[in-house]
Amino acid sequence: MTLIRSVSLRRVLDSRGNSTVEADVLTESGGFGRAAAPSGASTGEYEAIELPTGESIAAARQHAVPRLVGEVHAGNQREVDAALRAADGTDDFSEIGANSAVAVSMAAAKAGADVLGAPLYQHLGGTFRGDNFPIPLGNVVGGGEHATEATHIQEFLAAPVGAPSVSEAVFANAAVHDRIGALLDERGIAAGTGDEGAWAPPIDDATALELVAEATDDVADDVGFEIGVGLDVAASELYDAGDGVYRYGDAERTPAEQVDYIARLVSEYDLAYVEDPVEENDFDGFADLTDRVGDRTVLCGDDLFVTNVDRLQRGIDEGAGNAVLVKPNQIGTLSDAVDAVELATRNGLQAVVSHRSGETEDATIAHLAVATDAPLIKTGTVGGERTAKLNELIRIAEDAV
Ligand SMILES: C=C(OP(=O)(O)O)C(=O)O
Ligand SMILES: [Mg+2]
Repeated sequence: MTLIRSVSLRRVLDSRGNSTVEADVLTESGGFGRAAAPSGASTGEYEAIELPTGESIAAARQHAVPRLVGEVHAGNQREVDAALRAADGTDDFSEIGANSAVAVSMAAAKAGADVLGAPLYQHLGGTFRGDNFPIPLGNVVGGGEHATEATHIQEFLAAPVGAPSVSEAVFANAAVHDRIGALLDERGIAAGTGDEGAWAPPIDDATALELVAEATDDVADDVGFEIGVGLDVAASELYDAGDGVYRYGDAERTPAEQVDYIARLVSEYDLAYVEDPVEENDFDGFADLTDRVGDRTVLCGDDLFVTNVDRLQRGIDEGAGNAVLVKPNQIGTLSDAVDAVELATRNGLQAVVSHRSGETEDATIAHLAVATDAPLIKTGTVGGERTAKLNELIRIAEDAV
């Protein structure tokens, strides 16, 4: 019996030291699930709304909890998420906050899995899931909104596309991170780390690309499989809408020059993956780039699509991108996130399940990626809140969850 008996909400810390929402869901038969909301820094304009933690918890206690307790089955995810939407009553979760919504949605899924005695990925994806694993894209150098005085491009990613197993991919990314630390040291460049644990050195984007290419080549030679390079440009953060140009410090690029620049980088560095190469309103520029290099690389919309099926459908119709980033808190519920993956997959786009820059120990996204058979996952490389997901992937692969 998965009828929800209680829902508790509390403030806990996230990896940036900010508060976030944690939810506990208990069912009539004693099933239990706990989950916490992540939080973005380079958030998209069209994301669901994250409210201040206390405000979100108070609103969820008032509006959502009465619609869940004794009313809804934790094992029926569509029912849980429909109740959250009905309790909120807006399109963007601005009444109860996407932070409380996603925490309850994920906690209910875990409670449903607990009652079944099944791993979360099987409850969400079915019994035949668990044979394929996503390739983890590892953020190894970064800047943008995730670190000050570092690169303009937000994330430089190791992409272990040739790894024979998820475990070998995870360790390869950690080795690339370590190798970059050594290369920075050899060059006398002092570097701290950004919000996701990537190195945040005071170097320009071209130098960062050379460094990451060298480190991925070195580690690929050691491990004996291919490791590519990817980028999250997070171009909305570089775009000055007033002047209509992208600003990289003192340098400027027009929207057309931005597309040329990214196309050049794809060719020069044989990039395996590029996320948000243009700003979040530029479907045309995204489509132009997809025409030019979409047959050679993964072009993924994060701020462009915000895990929203309407925006994703527009991208599909206009040929903008060939992949979608899937962040459950961007849209507010697991059902909405799964809808985005399924729409993408039906139309030949790849799904990339993703963490946020502000994270917790919650490992739901590891299960979501396996449950939906997503080919890629972006969840950092080092740091406890990042390794929580990576280690969970290793456990899932070993059938040890
Ligand atoms: C993970 C990302 O950063 P944030 O969570 O700050 O949006 C991203 O842009 O892909
Ligand atoms: Mg992004």
